[in-house]
Amino acid sequence: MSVLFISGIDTDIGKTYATGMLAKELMKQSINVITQKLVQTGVAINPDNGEMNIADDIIIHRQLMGIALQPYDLDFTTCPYRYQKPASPHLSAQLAGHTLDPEVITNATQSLQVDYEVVLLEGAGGLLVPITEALLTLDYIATQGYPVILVTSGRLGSINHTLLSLEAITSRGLDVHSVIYNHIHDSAAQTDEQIATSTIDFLQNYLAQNYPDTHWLQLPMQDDLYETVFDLPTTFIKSLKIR
Ligand SMILES: Nc1ncnc2c1ncn2[C@@H]1O[C@H](COP(=O)(O)OP(=O)(O)OP(=O)(O)O)[C@@H](O)[C@H]1O
Ligand SMILES: C[C@H](N)[C@H](N)CCCCCC(=O)O
Ligand SMILES: [Mg+2]
Repeated sequence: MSVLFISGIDTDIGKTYATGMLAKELMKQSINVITQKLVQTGVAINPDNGEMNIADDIIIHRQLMGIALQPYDLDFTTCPYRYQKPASPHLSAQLAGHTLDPEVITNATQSLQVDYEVVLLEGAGGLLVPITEALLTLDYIATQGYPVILVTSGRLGSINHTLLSLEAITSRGLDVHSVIYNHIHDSAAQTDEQIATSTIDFLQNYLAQNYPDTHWLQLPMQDDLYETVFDLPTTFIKSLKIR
């Protein structure tokens, strides 16, 4: 059924948190949802068997969803490609002497779609991160036609990165399904509260004028992984067209 691609304006912007919390909220609405990670870098090797561990982001998704690791996690369907070096996937794969085959990812997504109503597929870094020497993340999304959920924040520089990302998505003929504003950088210690508030206002107005069908969501800081509420409008649920 539905696949939504979760990207962001950069690495460390909160895609994993947004993906896990979104999945948790969809579960609350009785929607059968699973998350997937396009490719994970920075993965440790299991000393017991010498194999790459399950992707870190998948483990955090499950913690945020409040569920155990699933059979599709244990057999690595939710993240077939995992590499040790915490770098761009094209470099991490190259250092591992490996070439990522996008078809393997597509087949994994299709397997998940058989058993789940919604697949939330999280990217690595931002939209133009190369997953091979020849293929950018956005190239892959465009071949699949997935709607994109873009995660941003109030960090100084975010307005420019958000608008560039929106233009890139649109230029490939893809839908900007949602923009999720993550409150992680709002505090005075991270940025400047006035800048964060102004960024929210600017982005909301920009979307209303230029992307009227795009959902605007706000992700609070998660002090307690299992308790925080992330409200989804009913229009968001309807857009999934699953029932
Ligand atoms: N809403 C939030 N509440 C609390 N902590 C957060 C929140 N969003 C992000 N963080 C913190 O910021 C860090 C980076 O966030 P996250 O791992 O979600 O980034 P990412 O965009 O998924 O990065 P990557 O490109 O590596 O997948 C996390 O380790 C987490 O500690
Ligand atoms: C290791 C890190 N946390 C991410 N998963 C990978 C980020 C790749 C960014 C590449 C780039 O934009 O230069
Ligand atoms: Mg992540």
